[in-house]
Amino acid sequence: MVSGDPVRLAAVIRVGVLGARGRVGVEVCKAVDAADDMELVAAVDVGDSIEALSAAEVVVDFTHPDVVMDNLKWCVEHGVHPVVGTTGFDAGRLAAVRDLLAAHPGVNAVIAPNFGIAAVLMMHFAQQAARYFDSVEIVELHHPNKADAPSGTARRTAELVAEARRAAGLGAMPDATTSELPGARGADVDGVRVHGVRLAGLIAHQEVLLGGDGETLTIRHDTMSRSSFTPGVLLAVRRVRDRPGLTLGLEHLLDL
Ligand SMILES: NC(=O)C1=CN([C@@H]2O[C@H](COP(=O)(O)OP(=O)(O)OC[C@H]3O[C@@H](n4cnc5c(N)ncnc54)[C@H](OP(=O)(O)O)[C@@H]3O)[C@@H](O)[C@H]2O)C=CC1
Ligand SMILES: O=C(O)C1=N[C@H](C(=O)O)C[C@H](O)C1
Repeated sequence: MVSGDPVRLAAVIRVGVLGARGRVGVEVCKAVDAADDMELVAAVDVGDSIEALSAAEVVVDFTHPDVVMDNLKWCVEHGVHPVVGTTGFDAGRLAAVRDLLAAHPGVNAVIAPNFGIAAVLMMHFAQQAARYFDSVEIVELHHPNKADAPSGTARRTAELVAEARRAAGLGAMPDATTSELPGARGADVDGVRVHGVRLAGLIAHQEVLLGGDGETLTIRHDTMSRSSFTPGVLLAVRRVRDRPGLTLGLEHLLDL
């Protein structure tokens, strides 16, 4: 939203949204439109010209893992800071993004597998708890229209848990399975088992199960509305211009 005051106009961030007609993109457009310090200058989806984003300083991407790398490249090469919620980032993709940013100093990016504050806390608590338990497994549960499995959030949680276990000197988890129907034990992400559920009626949920001697701890997060992602997205839009290079994860903007 923009007022006619020239001082305020100078402070207003010009924002573009990619995936603007998608489930999350619609919510992001509404939130940007309602923010006093932002102007929605382009809302782009399939069939629209990406050139419309040239008017933006910051572009928010909630599209699809298959197209997000091309979108990112376009933004960085056009001097626009990307804020990316789209998932599908493995180590290879992240390295490519770092190389791209290194070749374009002055352009920064925020990529976060989850912009929900409670989801980020769930990941943080799981990382903190991981070193105290023999076993950790992750169950992510999502709506059946989700393109990727496991979820970006589950993948990142597994990496954080694995890092914490390594730092604590913990070895492999106990598991005597010798006979297995493929998939029955989930996907192995950095040594952590991740199980995916796709169920009508759900939005996005995750449980981190931790087990030790005679007790277990379950950390659960539930997304009830996609509007929950927008405060985190707006925070990243406000901060991306001042954070050189790649910021991976909203936790870095939350003083965690
Ligand atoms: N980081 C976070 O906090 C969150 C991340 N996500 C992630 O965000 C992504 C999008 O999720 P969701 O909104 O549910 O998905 P949707 O499929 O509802 O929305 C994606 C939108 O992007 C459009 N699109 C596809 N390709 C392009 C392109 N090249 N240019 C512009 N628009 C394009 C799609 O069009 P069409 O349908 O015609 O293909 C669709 O309208 C997923 O990767 C999801 O995992 C989701 C929620 C939170
Ligand atoms: O596709 C979704 O819906 C979501 N995607 C993100 C992910 O893969 O982690 C974030 C949240 O889980 C919703």
